[in-house]
Amino acid sequence: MVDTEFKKEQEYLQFVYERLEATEQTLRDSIEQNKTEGIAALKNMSGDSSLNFDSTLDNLDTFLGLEMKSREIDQMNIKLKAALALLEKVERLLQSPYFGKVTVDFLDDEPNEGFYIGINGFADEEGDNLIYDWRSPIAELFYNDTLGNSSYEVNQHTIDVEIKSRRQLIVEANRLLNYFDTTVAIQDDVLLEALEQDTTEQMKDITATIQNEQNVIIRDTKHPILLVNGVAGSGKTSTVMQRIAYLLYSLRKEITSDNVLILSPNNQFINYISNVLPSLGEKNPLNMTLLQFVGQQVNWKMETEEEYFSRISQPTVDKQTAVLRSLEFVDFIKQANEVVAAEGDLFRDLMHKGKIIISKEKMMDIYQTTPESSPMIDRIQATKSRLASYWERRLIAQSKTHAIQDQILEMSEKMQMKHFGELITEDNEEKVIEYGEQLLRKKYRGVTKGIEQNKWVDLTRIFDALYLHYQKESYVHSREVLTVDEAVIYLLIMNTFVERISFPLMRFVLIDEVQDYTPAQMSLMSDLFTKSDFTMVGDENQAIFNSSITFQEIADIIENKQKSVQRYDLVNSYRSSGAITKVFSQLITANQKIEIIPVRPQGNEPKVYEVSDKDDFKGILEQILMELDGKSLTIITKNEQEAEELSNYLKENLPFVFSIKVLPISLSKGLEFDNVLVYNVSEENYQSERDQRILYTAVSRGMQNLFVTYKGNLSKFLQ
Ligand SMILES: Nc1ncnc2c1ncn2[C@@H]1O[C@H](COP(=O)(O)OP(=O)(O)OP(=O)(O)O)[C@@H](O)[C@H]1O
Repeated sequence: MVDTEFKKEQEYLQFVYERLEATEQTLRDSIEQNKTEGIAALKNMSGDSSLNFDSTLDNLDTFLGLEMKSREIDQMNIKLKAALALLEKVERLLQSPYFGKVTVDFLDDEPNEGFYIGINGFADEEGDNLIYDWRSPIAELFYNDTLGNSSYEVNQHTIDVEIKSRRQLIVEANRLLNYFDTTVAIQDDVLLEALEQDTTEQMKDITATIQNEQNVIIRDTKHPILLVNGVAGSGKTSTVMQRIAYLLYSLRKEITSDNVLILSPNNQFINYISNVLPSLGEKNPLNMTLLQFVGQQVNWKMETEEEYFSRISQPTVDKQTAVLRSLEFVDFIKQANEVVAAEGDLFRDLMHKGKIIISKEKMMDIYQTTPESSPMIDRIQATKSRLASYWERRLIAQSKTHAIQDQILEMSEKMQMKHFGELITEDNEEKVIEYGEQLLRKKYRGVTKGIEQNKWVDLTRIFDALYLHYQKESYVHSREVLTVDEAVIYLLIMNTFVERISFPLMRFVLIDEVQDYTPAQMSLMSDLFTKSDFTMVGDENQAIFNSSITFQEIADIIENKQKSVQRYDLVNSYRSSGAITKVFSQLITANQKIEIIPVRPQGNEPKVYEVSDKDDFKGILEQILMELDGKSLTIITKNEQEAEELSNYLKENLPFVFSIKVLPISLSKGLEFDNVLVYNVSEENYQSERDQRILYTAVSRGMQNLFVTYKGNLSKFLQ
């Protein structure tokens, strides 16, 4: 029996596809024409016989002509850019024009209307909207999981409707492969098919199968601060990426990707997610790690990412670092005006070639002229502007001295060219003073910059004074490079006592793996990005480092600033097979009450192997590789050292096997792999609650097959 609906849908698809093709052709033609015209205009301009520079009047005419031509070319460029952007969209749609359709009754006398939803919107040459962007207001109805009465919002107006049907369509170019009418949520078949696809090196978008609980987060523009606690594989990262695309679309008149900052856990992760937004037709925003962000602000040499991860992977934290990370110390700093004010030695000499140019005593004199009752930051800022004027006066005065004037007049032509880029032609006094000033400004630009960049404030001394006061013992600076924890305190000191650091252009800050932040880091973020909306996602059960924060602590830090936090929980798990999900569900430490709901089918049961020695392990590995039949296997170890040892062993003993990758847990966080082997889950390796979270994180990286090996006794967590 021929499904008439199928036929109708196929015909409509064909119609839309032809429109897309026609538009593609028109765009290509117009781009081609534009290019030809552009080249002709340029040629015309350079070979123009009317170009005449003979006299001033001719020059003016010529420039006017050139100006008009260049405006013409600008216009052409604008048109060309718009056409290219549109062409890009159309080409994306030609691969799969749409994936959804929602049929709506507007509760008026008009017939029901069907809306097709795709990765971009598309209107044909007559201006008819044939496809609606998944982020457009009407598309919201497609992602809601109720049929019947519903509503959506356009420009703050609520439109009541009745949803008559919701259909998912699997479309490849102009071929309809299948369609499903859905009654509740989005049809599982389509979702399952999407989930069954093998992993790739890079994360993919989830536009066609966004689930309702994720959609709510993606489209929440009412609450400035979102905090999402989601179990492993619940789509937190995917939701963040879709949310960015949504914000860039719905606020396109107000923001661009330059107004968005993503803070990612590590560099590998930045690469992993780097394709999602471009595949949705959006530019990637600034995406960096906290280490990079902090490093950029302090302008000091920082520890490397490797050193950082090795440090936060240690079982314990030294006492000093623990203090730097604590909210108590941060709160103490913010109220320590008196402590800093009482510190006699706040400044550092500004030097040039080993000579003191502005002494700290001079700075102290200036500082003493500022009102004692003002907060420290105001006094320092007042000192700064007085210091800058003092320096300015000194430069000018010095340029008038005989010594400088003689120096200018005695300069060889070579030196004149070097310093001024021209020869001194006038040697009247005024001109010589001008050259002198120029010379001095250049010579002492380090000092001028030093004033601007607050290098004259002795942050280390303030740091030490605050630490001593709080902890009643001295801070020992042990390394040449700064740790992230130290840098965070320096920035807090800077922002509290020296100069406010702010990023007014950043409208949205999105933080992934937020459970790995320390209270001090979280507090710093909320101090620096006062004007930004935050979206923070994480999983308390994946707090595997010695730096971590609970979601309650995050909420407290933000709510202390009279801001409210909208919290969401995600409990459906999309990544792992049912069998793997069952294993990591039992490893939950936080939120004991959470029940993780697997979305994928049960799949293969995990396999656990006891291993007596390395050779035995090698044998088991060979057996697993045979079973996987050429598919890749990722071995996850508890730490970097174990990963390195194992890598070296494999290089020597299985030199021609290229389908195995070894990663420590710290670097596999956030990523996913088809087949995972969790290495050495022995009793002695996995004992503490943190070990339990490490195991939860490692197991939950697996999508299809899970293997576990251990030596001696199996850890109690897996028994
Ligand atoms: N609605 C969805 N449709 C299709 N695939 C989805 C959906 N939601 C999540 N996924 C898939 O599930 C997997 C896990 O998603 P993601 O990495 O975003 O989860 P996460 O919560 O950040 O995971 P984790 O915290 O464990 O690293 C990915 O392969 C993603 O594509």
